[in-house]
Amino acid sequence: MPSPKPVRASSGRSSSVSGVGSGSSGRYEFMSLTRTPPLSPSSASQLLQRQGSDPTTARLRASESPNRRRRGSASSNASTSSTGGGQQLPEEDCMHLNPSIISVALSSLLAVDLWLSKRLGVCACEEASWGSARPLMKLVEISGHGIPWLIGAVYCMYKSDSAAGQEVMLNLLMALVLDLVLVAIVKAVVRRRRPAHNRMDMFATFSVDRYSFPSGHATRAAMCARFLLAHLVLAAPLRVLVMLWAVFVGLSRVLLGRHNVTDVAFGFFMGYCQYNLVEALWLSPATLQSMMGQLE
Ligand SMILES: CC(C)=CCC/C(C)=C/COP(=O)(O)O
Repeated sequence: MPSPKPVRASSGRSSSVSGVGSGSSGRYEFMSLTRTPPLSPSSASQLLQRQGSDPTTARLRASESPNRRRRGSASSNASTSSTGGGQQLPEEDCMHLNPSIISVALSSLLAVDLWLSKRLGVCACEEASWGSARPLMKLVEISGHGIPWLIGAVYCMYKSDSAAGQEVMLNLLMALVLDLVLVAIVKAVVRRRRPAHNRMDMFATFSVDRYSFPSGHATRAAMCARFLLAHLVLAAPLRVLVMLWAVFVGLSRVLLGRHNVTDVAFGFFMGYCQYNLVEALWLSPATLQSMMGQLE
């Protein structure tokens, strides 16, 4: 923790800025913001931008009272703008207030997500509180895995003796491949690591599956459930079963410690939307015939 050195007119600001970056005591940085002499608009803007991007300083700014912030800002005499009450606020404060609120809200959501996911990971290993249910959860995991679904769709397409059945199975196959590609892209872009309590003992994975956002099982479960409900004539109890299966696949990802809650929630949302894409890209017999014709 840095000692509260007296802040010199010229060097005080620069020491505070480097302190923010180096993660030293939050209190020291906070005080230096209100005590330092006037800033040029460009250096003030740079400082505020750094604060917006740094979670620790963003929290400090959020906890700072508005009056104190205004007092400190007014004394700085930096570039100002009028507010409704006639009070002068630096323009930089106005511009960066919203982003810092959003980043505080996001950090809070992520903190709750991590905490909840850790608490719900009760089957993450055999020694965990519901460790004995792990084999059952792994069965649920396999039921939502890509390989059984791909094999099942190819088998049903091959066995189907009606053109309509073949068309549905071909489109299911296309949907499954589309899902694998889209999930891989999002995982590769977001690169969120799997929870620390996860054991990486999953069967048949791609390299992007070391990332957890979104849950591929959740996207597949939501998309396939919608697909089955729309294209298979099922009795009401079976329809309920399909929906329960999808929910259970998603829940099992968190219980197994494979994912955080937000990975699964977004996975459900993405899978639900993916089905709309499948409908839009639906391969009809006419499209298939023309594709076959082009191949010949
Ligand atoms: C090898 C094939 C065809 C699919 C991989 C399926 C898989 C392992 C996805 C990862 O799911 P989560 O993101 O839910 O862990």
